[in-house]
Amino acid sequence: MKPIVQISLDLTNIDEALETAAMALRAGVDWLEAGTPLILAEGLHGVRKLREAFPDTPIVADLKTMDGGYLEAEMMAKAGATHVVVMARAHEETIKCVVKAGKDYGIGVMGDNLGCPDMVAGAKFLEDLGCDYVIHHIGYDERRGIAAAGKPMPSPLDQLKEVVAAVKIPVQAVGGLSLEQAIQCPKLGAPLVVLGAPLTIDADAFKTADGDLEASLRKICAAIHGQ
Ligand SMILES: O=C([C@H](O)CO)[C@H](O)[C@H](O)COP(=O)(O)O
Repeated sequence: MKPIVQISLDLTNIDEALETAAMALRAGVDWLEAGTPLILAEGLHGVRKLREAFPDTPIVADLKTMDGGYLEAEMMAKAGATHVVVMARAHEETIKCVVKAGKDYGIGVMGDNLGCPDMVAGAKFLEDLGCDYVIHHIGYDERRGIAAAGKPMPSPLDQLKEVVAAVKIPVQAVGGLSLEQAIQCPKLGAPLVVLGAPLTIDADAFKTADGDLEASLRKICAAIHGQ
């Protein structure tokens, strides 16, 4: 699979999300992600507004479904999402319901192994239940909690090799990656690259360091697509 660049719009305001998305698409980003904070702030309307503004762009709705899987996936699909996210730690019936909704509505299902005690087994479980992609994800709270306890902060790159070897579906590595690490992901076997906090939450720092955000992002996209 050719590398795909996704930007996670982990923002709490639709206007800012629309502006960031437009800049990202001009720079060569392939997929938009309605991040969990954006969905909390704007709900389905946020997904609808992204769909209206960008009619042809894949949109991942990162609702992190834990229950009521069919309805949540159906609502996101009707709002314009092309991909939804279900958690490996949900009940397997929920994952099956999201997979069924994915087939009924022609959208992709991304299974997220965040918080699984065995993350490799979590990824395999998601594949066996019919998910189309695995998100190998070290959570925001998990990373900070472990670092606060004085231990090295975990990274999705730590076990990426094992996860990639365990499944046949495409893998995405997520959670605290630097831009440099994100660019390396396709070489490490994870072709779906998410650019997150460094470009959205920390965008001002990034702009200051690199001058023009769009020009820098264009270079990053080219480096990822060129692999
Ligand atoms: O899904 C996410 C997280 O659970 C908060 O909602 C983030 O989009 C994901 O972890 C990306 O995070 P960063 O790599 O820190 O941008």
